[in-house]
Amino acid sequence: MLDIKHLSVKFKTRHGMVRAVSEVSLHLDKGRILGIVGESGSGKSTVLNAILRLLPEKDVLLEGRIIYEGTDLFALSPQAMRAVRGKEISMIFQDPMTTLNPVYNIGNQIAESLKIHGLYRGRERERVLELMQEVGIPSPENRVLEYPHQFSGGMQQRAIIAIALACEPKLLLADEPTTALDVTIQAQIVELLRKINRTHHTSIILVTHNLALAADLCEEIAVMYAGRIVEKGPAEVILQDPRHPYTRGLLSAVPLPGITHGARLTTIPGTVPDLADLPPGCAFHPRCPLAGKECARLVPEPVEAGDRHVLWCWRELN
Ligand SMILES: Nc1ncnc2c1ncn2[C@@H]1O[C@H](COP(=O)(O)OP(=O)(O)OP(=O)(O)O)[C@@H](O)[C@H]1O
Ligand code: NI
Repeated sequence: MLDIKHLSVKFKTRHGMVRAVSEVSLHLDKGRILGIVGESGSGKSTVLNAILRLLPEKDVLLEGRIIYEGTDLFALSPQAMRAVRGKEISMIFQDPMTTLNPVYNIGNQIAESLKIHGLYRGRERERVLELMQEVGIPSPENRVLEYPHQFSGGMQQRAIIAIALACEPKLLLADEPTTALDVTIQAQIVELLRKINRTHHTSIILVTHNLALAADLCEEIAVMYAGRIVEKGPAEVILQDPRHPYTRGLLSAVPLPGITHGARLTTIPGTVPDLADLPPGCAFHPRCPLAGKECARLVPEPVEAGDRHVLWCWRELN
């Protein structure tokens, strides 16, 4: 359903070219859930924004292709792209306030996305109530006229999901949908995304810095570092048998029931490199406990570690 091929995104900034995404290739089958995991600034949101062509085109150099159901999204006219957004592919943005407008009631905001695509004409109200029900907003009839500030964080996120689902998209892009929420609410939102995937076969790409959360929901995981995928594979393989030193570092930094066995939580020493001035070779090498000479010279080639399991590392771990 979605094929991202050798996607690179460079931003022209006052500080020079920022290589936000380099050579990212990802594949998503219909009805599947893919997780993109990495620290802040690793390029996760940029990948999602590239899919929906929400990047500021005049300040961006784009390479590669994104094929959605046989269509090259980069080749679509702006008008054709508007028909894709929300209807075929919709996005839950990282900051809830990008989506929710404080001056309109929740019902109007959900109805708005129906109107944009001319769906459910004359039956918008029923559809809005149905959506609110579906995403688990209690007593929709009473809450439909309320404003965002009258909703708790978790309920706001449910409303945002209702807006994203209004036109029954086939692909849902969820950018850190639980970050601002406390742990119990996080788990409920993950459950809701799982339910949506199961009942509507909606494909989902989940972006998060939380590997445990991604492993809970996703079937496949891609780990990004400094704009590149460093390892990808089935979620259970990434959790149980990670091969890249960065993935191993991420794993030891999050408590995972049954995986870390109460091991001491560590964080990876050092900081994410400046994307305007990336180190040569493997961008992780300055922080990598296993780095050797080749790591500082050449960008790693892909290494097949198993079925659908690939990593980019000169020091393939065993
Ligand atoms: N419009 C833009 N103009 C210039 N640089 C940008 C722009 N958007 C993103 N960047 C840069 O691209 C890099 C990747 O950003 P991105 O938001 O994709 O990371 P992320 O993995 O989503 O991080 P986070 O977890 O903090 O959301 C960052 O260095 C960011 O500053
Ligand atoms: Ni982001």
